[in-house]
Amino acid sequence: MIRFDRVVKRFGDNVVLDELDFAVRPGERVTLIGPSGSGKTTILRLLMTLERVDGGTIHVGEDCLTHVRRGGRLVPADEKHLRKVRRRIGMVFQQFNLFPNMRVLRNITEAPVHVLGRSTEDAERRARELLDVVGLADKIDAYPTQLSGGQQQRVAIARALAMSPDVLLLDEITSALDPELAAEVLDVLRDLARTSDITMLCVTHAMKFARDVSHRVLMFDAGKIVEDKPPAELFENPEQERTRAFLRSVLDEA
Ligand SMILES: Nc1ncnc2c1ncn2[C@@H]1O[C@H](COP(=O)(O)OP(=O)(O)OP(=O)(O)O)[C@@H](O)[C@H]1O
Repeated sequence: MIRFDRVVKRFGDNVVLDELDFAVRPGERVTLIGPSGSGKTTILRLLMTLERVDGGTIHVGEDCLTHVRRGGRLVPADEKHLRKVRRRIGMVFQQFNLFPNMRVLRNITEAPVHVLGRSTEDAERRARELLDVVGLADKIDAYPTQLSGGQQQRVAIARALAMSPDVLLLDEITSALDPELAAEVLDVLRDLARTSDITMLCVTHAMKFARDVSHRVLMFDAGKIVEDKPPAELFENPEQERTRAFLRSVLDEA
């Protein structure tokens, strides 16, 4: 579903990803962990085409994010191609990024109607279903400022799912929330993981959540994967000293 082949990303002299290879299969849920600055968010931003690679290739399904085949030749991917790829990917950010001037319902239906061309009626029906899924059916007419952070984040999840993405990217989505509100959000995602086969790529410091929902956890350090294992193995029996040190630091924080 997702494939990074020898991906290089630099910011000036700072080589953030250094010939990175990894793949995520359809329906797989993968969590990225590692110290601050190790390149986790950059990976998600590259997938959303918010950043461009400096080397290597990225595929989402059959689509390449760097090149497109035109008349038998490979040419650099243009904005139209990238828009098409982006539609298959939903992303939820640490800051919820809801449209403040729109009610909850419209926050969720806006992109399906205007980007996918769905009828308002269909989009609203789906939005109601998704608000049920995230436990916010009664907030359909609220404005974002009338909701708690946890509720706003659940609306953001519903909004991402309304585009029927193949892949959901989650970037530290509970870091800005108090533990109680974070738990509400993570419970919604646990349910989603149980009931759907959506591919998920998740950056989080919530280790219990990572353990509950992930098929695999990738430990990053300085733009490289240092360990790639099912969560029970990685958390209980880390092989690398860098993983052990990172896990200790996260537990100290908690
Ligand atoms: N737009 C940018 N311009 C310059 N440097 C950047 C930019 N975005 C990221 N970086 C640098 O790239 C490196 C990796 O950043 P990234 O945000 O991917 O790390 P991370 O592992 O997600 O960290 P954190 O856990 O703190 O979010 C850092 O050194 C960061 O300073």
